Formats: sequence, C-alpha cells, structure tokens
Amino acid sequence: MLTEGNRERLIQAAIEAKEYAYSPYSKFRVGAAFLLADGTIVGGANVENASYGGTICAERTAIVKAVSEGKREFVALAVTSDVTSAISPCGFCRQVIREFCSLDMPILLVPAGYPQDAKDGGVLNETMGGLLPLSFGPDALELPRQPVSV
Ligand SMILES: O=c1ccn([C@H]2C[C@H](O)[C@@H](CO)O2)c(=O)[nH]1
Ligand SMILES: [Zn+2]
Repeated sequence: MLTEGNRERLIQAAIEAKEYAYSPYSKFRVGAAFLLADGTIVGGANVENASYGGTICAERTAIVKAVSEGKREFVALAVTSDVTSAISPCGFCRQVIREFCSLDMPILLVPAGYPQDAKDGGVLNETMGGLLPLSFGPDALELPRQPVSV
C-alpha cells in the first residue's frame, strides 16, 4: 500500500537512483523507483549507449531489474530528473510498465528540488491508466478471436 511513509521513501529512492545515471550523451539524468507489495523498493537510472538507440530509460532499468529477480507485485512508481518541473515516462516505458502494473497504479512525477514550496512538493500524481489510456495489454491476447486460416 502506498502509505505516506512509503510514498516519501519511494520519492527519495528515485532521487537516489538518479545519481547512478549513465548519460554522457544527453547529460539528462533520470531516476525511477518501484514500490513492491512487500514494501521493498527497486530503483533504476537511465543507461545510455554510444549507439544512442541502445539507451535504456530509468523506468525500464528499474522494472527489468525487478522482474528479472522474480518481483512483479508493483504498487507505485516514482520518476524524477534534473528538470525543475515533473517529467513523464516516454511511450516505450509506458507500454513496458503497463505489462506488469494495474491501470490504477499510482505514478508520481517528481520535479528536481523536491520538496519545494509548491503544493505537494510539485509532485504530479498520475496513474498507469491515466498515462496510457485505451492501452494494449496481456489481457488482449486472451480475447475471443475470429478463426484465421494460416
Ligand atoms: O522518462 C524518461 C525520459 C527520458 N529518459 C532518458 C533517456 C535518455 O537517456 C535521456 C534523454 O532522453 O533521458 C528516461 O530515462 N526516462
Ligand atoms: Zn522511457
């Protein structure tokens, strides 16, 4: 559950995760952290590549770390960068996150410098479904289909 205490822990974990960003090309650091049902937190940072296209966003770093260790019970996600307003996960990451998370999972978009004077530290409280409406997910592959001849 996303208690007030866990919410703050999660935000701080995203801020700490940003420290390990490898972003020599964009010089744009991003940190992400997932809260799991057992109260543990898995963080990640963006890892860029000289090929550019091989770059992995912070959100995907974090979720792949967790899933590859058998952790899939995601409760909330926080994302932060060095931008003083909240940034939001890219389209690729939204789709990858949606594979494992409920549509009502909170996603906290945290501006650099948190906590500021702004209401709630300037954090935008979004959800998975809010960021990716009418999404395509694993459930779609279970729906009835018309027969096809292959
Ligand atoms: O939500 C986002 C948006 C961008 N990036 C990374 C990718 C790249 O390394 C840099 C600039 O796009 O920021 C993330 O990690 N997460
Ligand atoms: Zn991304």
